[in-house]
Amino acid sequence: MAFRSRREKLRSILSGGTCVHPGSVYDAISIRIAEDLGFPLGMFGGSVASLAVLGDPDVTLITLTELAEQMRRMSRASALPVLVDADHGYGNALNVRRTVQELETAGAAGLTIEDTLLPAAFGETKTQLISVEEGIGKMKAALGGRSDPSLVIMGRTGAAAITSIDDAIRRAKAYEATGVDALFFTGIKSRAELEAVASATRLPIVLGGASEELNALHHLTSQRVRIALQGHAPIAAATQAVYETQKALREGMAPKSLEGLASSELMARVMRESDVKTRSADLLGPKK
Ligand SMILES: O=C([O-])CC(=O)C(=O)O
Ligand SMILES: [Mg+2]
Repeated sequence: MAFRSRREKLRSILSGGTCVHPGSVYDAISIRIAEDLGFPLGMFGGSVASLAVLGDPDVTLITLTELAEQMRRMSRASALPVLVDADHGYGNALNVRRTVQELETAGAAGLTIEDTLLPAAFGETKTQLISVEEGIGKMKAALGGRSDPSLVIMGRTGAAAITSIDDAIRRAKAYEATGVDALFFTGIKSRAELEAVASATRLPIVLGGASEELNALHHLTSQRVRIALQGHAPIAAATQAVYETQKALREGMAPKSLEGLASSELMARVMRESDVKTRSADLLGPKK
């Protein structure tokens, strides 16, 4: 299986003894940069997928086909293992199975399925959760949808910030019992909440959402957190850089006076230009 070694790397992070930060990745360029900088994995968030593909906020407008195609582009560009935020699995439990099939063939190393009611329901101003029974069905569907057993399936809940920490624990225990590989929590804000969740469960933990109180790697490690997200700053930095550059050009600055551009060395590395040159020499013949 072409993607097995990526999945095994993600598994070794989950079964290892330390907590790591993923690189936030969303396209072929960002994943290659994350790989070159030595990140052990990439996180492909639903929010950055929506932004990179559609220019939209994270309100479930992106389709599964678009998400999977963006994952495929990243898999082609880099061998870095990627954890994909597969939201609610793009529908009910039957859709979850299809989502897993598509993301597996697109080369994801792992994916999260969450128990949020998506897209937002009519008349609701607050985020809602589906029932734990429906959540269990989605986890089972995800596990049954894999053809490669090394693909990592994570059960995810945001209950800590929507209902209560006790509900987050109840849901996490129910998802753990289905056989998922790890638990992904958003909305956990304090050390006490994390400790309550960690002591009630046994699987490796992934934490989404950066909270000030939860940034000490040794504490996260001691609570079985193996991956801690740090938000999605790179796409915000890229947006600012494009804004500044276009603004300067629009205001009449000469291209050679622009600041903050990637050097030709960095551009060549991102494009894997030396590999392309080698292949050109091998396949297209020497320059006359
Ligand atoms: O998974 C993440 O990176 C956090 C999240 O839900 C998103 O960005 O859509
Ligand atoms: Mg998301």
